[in-house]
Amino acid sequence: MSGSPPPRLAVFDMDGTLLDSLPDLAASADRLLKSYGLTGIAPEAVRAMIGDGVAALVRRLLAHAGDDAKGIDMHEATARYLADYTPRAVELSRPFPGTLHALEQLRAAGWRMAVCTNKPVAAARRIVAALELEDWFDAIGGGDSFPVRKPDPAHLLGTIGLAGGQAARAIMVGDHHNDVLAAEGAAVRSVFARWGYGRPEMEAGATVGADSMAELPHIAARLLPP
Ligand SMILES: O=C(O)COP(=O)(O)O
Ligand SMILES: [Mg+2]
Repeated sequence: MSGSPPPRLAVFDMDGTLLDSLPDLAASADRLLKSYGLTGIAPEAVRAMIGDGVAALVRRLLAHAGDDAKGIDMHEATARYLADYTPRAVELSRPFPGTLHALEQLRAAGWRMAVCTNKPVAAARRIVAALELEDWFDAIGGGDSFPVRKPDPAHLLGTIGLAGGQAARAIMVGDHHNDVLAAEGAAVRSVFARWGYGRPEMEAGATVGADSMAELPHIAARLLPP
């Protein structure tokens, strides 16, 4: 009895990989600073602050504001950011070009899909629902779904487990060194999303890099043949 191998699983990071979320993240960042009477911030400055979750983003925003932000409570600011961002997370954000087509092609080839994001899972679920993408993903592992988050491999392994997959039959697609490191630690093949918000040097350690979503089905098939 040989039995067929378990289905292949493609795990996607969200911000900067599936979703061009910078416009909404940056709009909330700008509103947060202004709500404290601080100078606002442009999207390009926010781009490099994304990838380590909301608390890290808020900490970087307050550091960016310098001495004027001294005395602002981090916990209160993070709660304020989330209260603003969560209901408005898809006002401007859209999947990157070619995303839906890539998901269709992967599914047609028998792949399952999941999301592994450092965003709080409530925000991630809301975004997936608002974009009517629920049917594509077997699991969503958020930044608060497990005791640890990316770059800790347990976040990726936990998400793979939720989706009913296996590390040896999974790939991780992400735009940040947190994604690459989590995949490396979990012994999962990885695709660095060059279209996202990471810097080129973050690709080091990835199995392969991709320039666009359109390349993904082909790359995935090469990394993990059926
Ligand atoms: O919220 C963040 O900072 C990063 O989210 P991501 O893991 O989906 O890129
Ligand atoms: Mg990302």
